[in-house]
Amino acid sequence: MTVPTIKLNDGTSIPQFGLGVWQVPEGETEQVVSQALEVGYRHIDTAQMYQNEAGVGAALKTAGLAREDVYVTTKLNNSQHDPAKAKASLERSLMLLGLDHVDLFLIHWPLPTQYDGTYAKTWEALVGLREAGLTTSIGVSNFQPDHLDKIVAETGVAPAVNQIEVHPYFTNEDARSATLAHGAKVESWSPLGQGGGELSDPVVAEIASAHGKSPAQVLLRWQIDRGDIVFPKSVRRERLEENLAIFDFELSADQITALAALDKGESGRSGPNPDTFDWIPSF
Ligand SMILES: NC(=O)C1=CN([C@@H]2O[C@H](COP(=O)(O)OP(=O)(O)OC[C@H]3O[C@@H](n4cnc5c(N)ncnc54)[C@H](OP(=O)(O)O)[C@@H]3O)[C@@H](O)[C@H]2O)C=CC1
Ligand SMILES: O=C(O)C(=O)[C@@H](O)[C@H](O)C(=O)CO
Repeated sequence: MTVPTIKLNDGTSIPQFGLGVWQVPEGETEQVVSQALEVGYRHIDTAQMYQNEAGVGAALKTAGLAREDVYVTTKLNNSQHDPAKAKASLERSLMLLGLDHVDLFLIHWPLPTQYDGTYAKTWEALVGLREAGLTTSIGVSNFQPDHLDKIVAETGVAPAVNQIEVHPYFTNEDARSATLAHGAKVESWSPLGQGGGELSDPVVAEIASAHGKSPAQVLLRWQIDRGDIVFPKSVRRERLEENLAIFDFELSADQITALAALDKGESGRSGPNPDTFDWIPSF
């Protein structure tokens, strides 16, 4: 199974498919990530907020893959926005991951109502971390169009990616278009709608049946065919295999349109709204 790579605006490449580990308990993360690496995954999306970077690191160590053969992303915790804290927080992530650099480091949330709305200062700090070689690429997550405009206007540096919620019930088209307009790639979080209603939607089921595929495979293939990057989460080996087995079929243009037409707007969101999300963890 060959996973395509996507070229980023900084000249590097990212595997278009990987494993997300939000809500994988730290005690299970080594085993889950090890299974994924055995099955053929080569891209892991974690975050300081997930508190499971050490488990990811343990799995990477056991697998013993060449560093250049695995792509690792982590994200700046909401409590670490202060530019003075960003470097130390990434160094701690590297220690937990057992790496000397990550491939991609993201601002997890813009928090426009916190820190006097100074997420552009945080972005400037990430530019410095890339220059210092602690991360190969930098990007953002949950940035709305005006957040993207602000960081680019204030620093002249566009992110390589914007990781945002996207699935057929919430296509998030404004944020997706703004991301692409800045030359950044879209990473789609919760591509399976967090295991919710889309998996039993009749439109998804009909397309799945036409291809002899599962609803989950159709939801993931929709993202791939639109050129976005995905990393569904599963703790089960059979689902890790199922989710990876999406590179032997393609959706038609009509099927892509039919899935996008399932969009419910704001009511289709499964996570928080980035304009108002203001959670600062105690860690
Ligand atoms: N930047 C951000 O703010 C955010 C980033 N993310 C990232 O995106 C990743 C994926 O999103 P996430 O929210 O985890 O949700 P997903 O959309 O990936 O859905 C995960 C859920 O679907 C179930 N599932 C997985 N595969 C299948 C399948 N083939 N058939 C049926 N059910 C399945 C899983 O259960 P089980 O594990 O039991 O198989 C789990 O309950 C995260 O892990 C994280 O890396 C997510 C949210 C926010
Ligand atoms: O999973 C992530 O990356 C998140 O940021 C979410 O957990 C988010 O913090 C959330 O859904 C809180 O309820």
